[in-house]
Amino acid sequence: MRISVIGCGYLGAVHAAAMAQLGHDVVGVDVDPAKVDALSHARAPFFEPGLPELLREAADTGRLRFTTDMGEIAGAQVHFICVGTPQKRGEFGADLAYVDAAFDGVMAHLGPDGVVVGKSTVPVGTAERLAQRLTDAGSTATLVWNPEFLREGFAVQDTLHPDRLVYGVPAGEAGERAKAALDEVYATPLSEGTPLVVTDYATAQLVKVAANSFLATKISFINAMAELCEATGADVTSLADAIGHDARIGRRFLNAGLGFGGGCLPKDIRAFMARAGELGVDQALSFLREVDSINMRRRVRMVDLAREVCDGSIVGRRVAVLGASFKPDSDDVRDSPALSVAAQMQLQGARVVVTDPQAIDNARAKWPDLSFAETAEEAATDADVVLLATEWTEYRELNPEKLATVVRSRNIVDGRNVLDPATWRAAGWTYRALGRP
Ligand SMILES: NC(=O)c1ccc[n+]([C@@H]2O[C@H](COP(=O)([O-])OP(=O)(O)OC[C@H]3O[C@@H](n4cnc5c(N)ncnc54)[C@H](O)[C@@H]3O)[C@@H](O)[C@H]2O)c1
Ligand SMILES: O=c1ccn([C@@H]2O[C@H](COP(=O)(O)OP(=O)(O)O[C@H]3O[C@H](CO)[C@@H](O)[C@H](O)[C@H]3O)[C@@H](O)[C@H]2O)c(=O)[nH]1
Repeated sequence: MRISVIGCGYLGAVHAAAMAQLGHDVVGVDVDPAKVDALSHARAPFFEPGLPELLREAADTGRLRFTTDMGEIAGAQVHFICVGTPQKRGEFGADLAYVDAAFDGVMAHLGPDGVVVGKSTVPVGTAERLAQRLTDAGSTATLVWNPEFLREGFAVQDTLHPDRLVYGVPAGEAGERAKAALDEVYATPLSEGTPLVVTDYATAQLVKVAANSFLATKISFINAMAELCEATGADVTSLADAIGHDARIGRRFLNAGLGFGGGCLPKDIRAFMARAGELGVDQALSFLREVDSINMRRRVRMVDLAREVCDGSIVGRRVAVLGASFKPDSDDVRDSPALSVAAQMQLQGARVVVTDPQAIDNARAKWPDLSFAETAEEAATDADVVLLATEWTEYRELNPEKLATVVRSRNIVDGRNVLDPATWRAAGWTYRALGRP
């Protein structure tokens, strides 16, 4: 099938390459010429495990190309909209300008049997508004809402083998036609037994933000328990293990620490609250305000712990921050808790050096006033305190004896609860963590 993918960022680039891998003929469109140039040479414009290999394989088949020219989508039957929906500046709501621009572009080149597929995360009501625009223009093309659930770091696997597929379709014959087109697109995962939920527009859009709200709530729940653990001397990792044995609760997404960041969970829960307000049901989501506050408090607590181990003041202290990306196996620094802590400490007078295996360039572009080092050892040289902020494998496996030879003082704050306190203390370190004694 001939497919276009509009917006080739963390979602769209992987989606385009995966669709070519599934046998489709794909054109990816982006307004960023540098991204298109990299992708056209089968180079991933960001770090995502497995993407370089997928791009090369797809390029070899001749079924995948990228362009900045929207005109090249003409002739494709199915058009995926994968552009960003960031938080509006100074507001909680989502900025839909990119979705509207992409939709305008698609409408200009849409055939009568075309299917427009929304994958971006949008406030409920957006699909209905876009579908109405098709109707108003006299178009016989159909809109489907097909939210995406991939995780960065696992994006290739999640796209090729999703946990589930959700189609929000209009009622009647148009909906059946659109469903048939998407069934053809996803024939391989469907044949492998991927669960499929076919529903209406509103439900499909809500499924996405409901899932992210649940995940954010689960993380903030365990981080609230971490606050209780800190007040009582209990250990949040043992607590999570114990409650996680209950299959109704489950251990996944109960890792306490510095909390959630990234280009999805924080902005999605805020946009959801904003939309609920517009719909007059803001009370229904008032708990998400607390989820957000618990999450942001963890960042402040991390700075406080660093201050405590530095005898009450971080002014002039050298601080090594291990990790800049919002999670391991990604170079994405959008709303990164690690960088937020680094920047807060720098503003409070510390001399901060940040390191990361993949995200230094992105971090420097966003926070040019921070200092950066290539390795953990380099960042930790002469440090008064080391902060583990993003749990990359190489930081989990740091040797406390070796690191002790470069620091000024053996102080470590484990912001992700991934180090063994006994090992670090045995090597002479003062070990502090979020929610663990
Ligand atoms: N990143 C994820 O893990 C993920 C997962 C699921 C859903 N989502 C959702 O997918 C959407 C995209 O997220 P992302 O992380 O890929 O964002 P991103 O910023 O990485 O990518 C968006 C891309 O769209 C391009 N773009 C903007 N306007 C355009 C236009 N008019 N025409 C063509 N290209 C245009 C940008 O240049 C950019 O490359 C968001 O709604 C997000 O919430 C993201
Ligand atoms: O137990 C946990 C799990 C995660 N996190 C943090 O939560 C954030 C988000 O992690 P994760 O959900 O793995 O990353 P994303 O790639 O942002 O994926 C989320 O956001 C995407 C965009 O909407 C969705 O598609 C995914 O299903 C959803 O998991 C990161 O900062 C993690 O460090 C924790 O603090 N504790």
